[in-house]
Amino acid sequence: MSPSTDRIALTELDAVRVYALPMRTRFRGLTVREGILLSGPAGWGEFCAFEDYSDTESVPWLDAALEACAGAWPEPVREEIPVNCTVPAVTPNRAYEIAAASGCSTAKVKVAEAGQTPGDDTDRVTAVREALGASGAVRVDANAAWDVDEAVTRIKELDRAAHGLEYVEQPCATVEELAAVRRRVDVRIAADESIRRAEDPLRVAVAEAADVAVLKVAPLGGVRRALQVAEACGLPCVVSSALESSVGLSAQLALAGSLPELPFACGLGTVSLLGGDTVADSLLPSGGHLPVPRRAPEPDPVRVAAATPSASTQRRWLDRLRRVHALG
Ligand SMILES: O=C(O)CCC(=O)c1ccccc1C(=O)O
Ligand SMILES: [Mg+2]
Repeated sequence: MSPSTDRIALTELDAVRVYALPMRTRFRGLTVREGILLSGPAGWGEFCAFEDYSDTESVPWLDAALEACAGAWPEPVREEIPVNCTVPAVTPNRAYEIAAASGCSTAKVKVAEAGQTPGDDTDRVTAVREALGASGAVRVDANAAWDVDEAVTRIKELDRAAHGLEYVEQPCATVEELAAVRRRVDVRIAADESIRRAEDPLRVAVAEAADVAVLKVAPLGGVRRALQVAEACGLPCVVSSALESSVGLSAQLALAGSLPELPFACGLGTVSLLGGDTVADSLLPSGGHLPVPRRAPEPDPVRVAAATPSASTQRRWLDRLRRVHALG
């Protein structure tokens, strides 16, 4: 299908609500998560491109939100999604607590945070392995922080500390570097930041740069387009959140629910990183799983009111919405 069939006019939207939710732990440099909830004939969508994204880069994020407003998601092939807990660059004690309390048997640990040492990373990973036990799976995410030699050294250290890593997400910035690291370590490589446009996964696969593709619905322009990307690239896929509230997260769960194969836990247990939500019944994992919704949950008016930011923040987002829509 052509993506434009999903693109509805702003005048067809029934409601537009700007929100700002505090982050419980600083993540990706963020202390507050902002976005807009949009309501259309088919339901609610969420537009929450990160602040540092240009209007052009934000177009697929809006397409994903409008897809949810305009039509049905593909039919799921499973009813629930195993998710990982996400462990920010916190102390070993806090990392242990997060992993132990999560109910998840897979943990993703942030490593290579600015201002921290390799020892901080191995200590955090050791604590998370203790919390999960031998049957758990531990993956790490370096967010493109290392060069090739550094990545090889760090991955070997972290693999020992974890008694086996499931995979390492985006150890270096470029596809070429990922491919070079992949040839030198035994741990699987997952590509995240290298996959932001629909053509990227294919490039990663052709370069033999990764064993796993991390997919996010918003930068790929919606559930249906992300599903096509998954099929075209032929790599095992993990769906991972962009720190949406439960409205946007439901689209990610729809993608995870409709992928033909889902061999790894998804990075969708992230609502707990937010100090609030836009719906009453948050998509929080239970027993390490989240349900696959058929449509986005209805925002809760009380919660949305509590999350409504200043008039100037609202204006900034409404201007952004208009600009990005005009580009699409
Ligand atoms: O994958 C997860 O466990 C949570 C999602 C996550 O880490 C993330 C969320 C927003 C922006 C970037 C990232 C990332 O994977 O680096
Ligand atoms: Mg990542």
